[in-house]
Amino acid sequence: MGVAPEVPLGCSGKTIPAIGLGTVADPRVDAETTRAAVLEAIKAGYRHFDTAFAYGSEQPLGETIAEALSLGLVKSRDEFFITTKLWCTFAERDQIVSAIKMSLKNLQLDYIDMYLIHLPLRLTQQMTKTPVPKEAIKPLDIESVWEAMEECQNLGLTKGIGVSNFSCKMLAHLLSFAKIPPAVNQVELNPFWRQKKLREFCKQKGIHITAYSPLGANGTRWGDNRIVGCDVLNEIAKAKGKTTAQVSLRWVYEQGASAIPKSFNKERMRQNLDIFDWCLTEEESHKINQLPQRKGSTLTSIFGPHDFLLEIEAELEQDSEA
Ligand SMILES: NC(=O)C1=CN([C@@H]2O[C@H](COP(=O)(O)OP(=O)(O)OC[C@H]3O[C@@H](n4cnc5c(N)ncnc54)[C@H](OP(=O)(O)O)[C@@H]3O)[C@@H](O)[C@H]2O)C=CC1
Ligand SMILES: O=C[C@H](O)[C@@H](O)[C@@H](O)[C@H](O)C(=O)O
Repeated sequence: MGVAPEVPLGCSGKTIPAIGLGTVADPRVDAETTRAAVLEAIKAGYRHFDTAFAYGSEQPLGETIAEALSLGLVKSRDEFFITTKLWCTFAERDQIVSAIKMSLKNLQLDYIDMYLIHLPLRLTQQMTKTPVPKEAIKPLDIESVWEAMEECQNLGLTKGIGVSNFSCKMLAHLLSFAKIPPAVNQVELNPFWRQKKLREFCKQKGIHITAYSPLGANGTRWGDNRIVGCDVLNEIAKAKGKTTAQVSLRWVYEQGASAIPKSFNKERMRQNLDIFDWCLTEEESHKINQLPQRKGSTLTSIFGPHDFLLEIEAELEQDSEA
């Protein structure tokens, strides 16, 4: 099967593997389970891994990368593309360089490939339980936060910087002062949450989109079977001798985005990589574009129904309007 093809990272001349492995398991799993899944993924041809400080998967991922290099499964660190994310409790100018250094230590790496601001908000206290009290959620001081993200890249701690869960409006503001423009916006993107406006905006501005929950996060608290159980997608899959998950991932790939499906199952992780030697017809794409829009994960479901989060959500929802 081989490794996934690379897709361009905006107009930077750099690239990102079209498929990566998501590493959030829900319910959470122990480190050994994550290590075993990552090792299996490396053997299957995955080179792009998505993690975050908040997931608790940086450490087992780092240990497995080290193991794969020492076993000679992968020749050099440069063959990997590792994304990790700045958690909201560290989203302040003077905490960011130490936060990335903490992630580098967890990952046993001396650079990250893509460092993202996880969410467009700051938390003033560690998240010990959810929902989080309203007073703990603050807006980001994006100008000073981005300056520190740029510093991370200038120091060589990361090759690229970007954001996650940012709206067109937030991106436009960021672009108005950024010395280094964001290379990536990682957002929910799948046949049921097509992000038409955001995709057009990002294309125009040279910002690459990475799709999270590309399979609708089936089986997790924030997802459901709207994709894997969708009749329209099932019919397309049957006609092509593929699975519904593969049709969904192929659709994402045909939008120019990379995707980071999570599977810790050997057969399904292989299946998710096997989307590159066939394509959707115009009619099939048209059918997908008619599916009703429904977002999976929301900020209020994680942090609580606070007004500030409802405002962010309303802004994000506009970006997926047809
Ligand atoms: N930036 C952000 O705010 C967010 C980022 N993410 C990132 O994106 C990654 C992926 O998104 P996620 O929300 O996990 O959801 P996905 O859409 O990737 O769905 C994952 C679920 O689908 C199942 N699955 C995987 N492959 C198949 C298949 N071929 N057929 C049927 N079921 C399948 C998995 O189970 P199994 O393992 O048993 O195969 C798992 O339960 C995360 O792991 C994380 O790294 C996710 C949410 C938010
Ligand atoms: O603790 C909170 C969680 O990390 C949550 O914010 C993330 O898991 C998010 O849904 C994601 O997967 O990126």
